[in-house]
Amino acid sequence: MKPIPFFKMSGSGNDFIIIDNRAAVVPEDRLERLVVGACRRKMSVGADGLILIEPSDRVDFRWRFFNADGSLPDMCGNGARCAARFAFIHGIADRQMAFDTLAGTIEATVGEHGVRIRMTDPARLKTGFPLDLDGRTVMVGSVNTGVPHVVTVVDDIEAVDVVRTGRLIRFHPDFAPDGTNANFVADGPGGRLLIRTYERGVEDETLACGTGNVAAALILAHDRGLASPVSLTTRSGGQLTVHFTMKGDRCTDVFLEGDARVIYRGELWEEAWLT
Ligand SMILES: N[C@@H](CCC[C@H](N)C(=O)O)C(=O)O
Repeated sequence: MKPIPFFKMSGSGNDFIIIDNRAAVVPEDRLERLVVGACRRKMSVGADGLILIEPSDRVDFRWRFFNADGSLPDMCGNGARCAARFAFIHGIADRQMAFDTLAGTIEATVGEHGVRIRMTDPARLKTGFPLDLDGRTVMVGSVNTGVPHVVTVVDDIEAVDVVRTGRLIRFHPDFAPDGTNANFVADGPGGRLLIRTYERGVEDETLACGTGNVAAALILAHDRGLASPVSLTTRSGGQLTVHFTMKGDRCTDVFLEGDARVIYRGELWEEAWLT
């Protein structure tokens, strides 16, 4: 099998393998093995997710987004910014574009120093309810920002055992069967929020989660009456900005803005993923 060209990109520390699959270069019959194999840290390229750019007769392109474990979630905010910049660099779309995801159509604008995407309208925003975590009651909020998220406010972001507590939330029976992502938020300098995320489908803490940042911004805006935009600092130190219109618990015109960096361009050889 011919090696497959790819870009390795990072959205605020959330990293992705992105492949132009418009000519169907990826073997469909071994797709999950390719995703899981290529996303393995140390043994292969390593990534939080893999994105296939594919043709569309409706919008500039459609994508398939895969978590590192091969699961297929509806949306990825950091990945969407990276896919948009990938498409612009490869001449697949202009700076203003639209592409289809399982969550719906995403509009994106590729700027000189970052990418801004219009999120699908959030759903089921709930704040200030108790969750029993191993006998400990924690107050949380939840919202679907393309994928499901739970947000917990903490005093010290460094003191959180993100993997242990994140797993309790991620697999909590209240969110079965699909589970949820788990975000921990604290107040940071200059009115910014500090955020850490345990990510479903990576099954670990990631250095950033775009839809999680949007979830945290909307839940805290709802609880604290914060005005748009809300700025957040991710675990990588990356900066994300969330713009929104909020009336009661209804949010519209939600935009996520942040970086989308090309790390390198490579070729994926079969031996790098065929386990
Ligand atoms: N990191 C992504 C979220 C990707 C999907 C998530 N892992 C899930 O399965 O819900 C983002 O930037 O939004």
